[in-house]
Amino acid sequence: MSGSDTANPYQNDRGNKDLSIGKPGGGTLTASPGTKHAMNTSQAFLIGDTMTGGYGNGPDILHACTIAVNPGEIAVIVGPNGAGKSTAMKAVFGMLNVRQGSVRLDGEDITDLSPQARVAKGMGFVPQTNNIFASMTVEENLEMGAFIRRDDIRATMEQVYHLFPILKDKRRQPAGELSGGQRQQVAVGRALMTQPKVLMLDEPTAGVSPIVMDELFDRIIEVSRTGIPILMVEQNARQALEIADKGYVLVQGRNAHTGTGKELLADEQVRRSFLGG
Ligand SMILES: Nc1ncnc2c1ncn2[C@@H]1O[C@H](COP(=O)(O)OP(=O)(O)OP(=O)(O)O)[C@@H](O)[C@H]1O
Repeated sequence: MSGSDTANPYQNDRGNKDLSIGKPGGGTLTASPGTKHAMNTSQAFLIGDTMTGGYGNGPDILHACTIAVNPGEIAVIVGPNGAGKSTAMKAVFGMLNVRQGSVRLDGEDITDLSPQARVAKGMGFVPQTNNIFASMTVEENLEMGAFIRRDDIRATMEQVYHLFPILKDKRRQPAGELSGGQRQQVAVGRALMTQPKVLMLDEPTAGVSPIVMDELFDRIIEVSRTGIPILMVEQNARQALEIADKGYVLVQGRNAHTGTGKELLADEQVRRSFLGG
């Protein structure tokens, strides 16, 4: 991957708008349309750099696997079942041992930090399942999301409602009564309540219909436009690559192909092997 970085290498070309939910790099993002991707991976805002490791004392699942994302970008991890996509995401979030390699956030080595400490550093993580409190209302879920904050959360909640208007309508309803796609919006909204510097989503569209998937991807693009870097694992590779600034195809815990979403969609080998021709 190579890039033509101009004014601000952290901005993408979708025309970011500043809702000040996340503050990558500690500052407020401003729009800088027309700027392309930041391609210098080693200096990425969030990077899992040549990670090797596995679960507990088990065998290595990841083999020198590198995943990175910059503010304003959507980076997507795709690949066959069991390729280690979720494992790579969990490694970046500190849920398993990285025996070799490192994880860095905004230039700081966080490899040895617990997931809780990473949340305090600005990582928002939305797991694939059990990501909401079903018996609590939508609004209570959002309040729970802000658990690490001691300041006034109302402005952030309004921003979340601005991004996900349906949640405002349903704010007094138990989250468990919502549709699958709406519950995923609650989960993403909950993560945004910490004002994360980076948002990580593990298969946000798992189990939803194609129409709901499109809607969720639209919402994820909206979040990205606020400047928050988004790293996500997706089963729906083709659709995910369509909205990806960066794509990582993993095979057996290794980086098999890396490029912009467009590059990967156009790559003959990627198409044949991973996208059904
Ligand atoms: N908690 C765990 N403990 C031990 N091994 C695990 C654990 N979770 C996953 N694995 C193993 O790690 C490998 C990669 O799994 P992972 O879930 O990361 O793949 P994936 O690419 O996300 O797959 P899928 O698309 O099917 O979700 C698999 O061999 C799996 O059995």
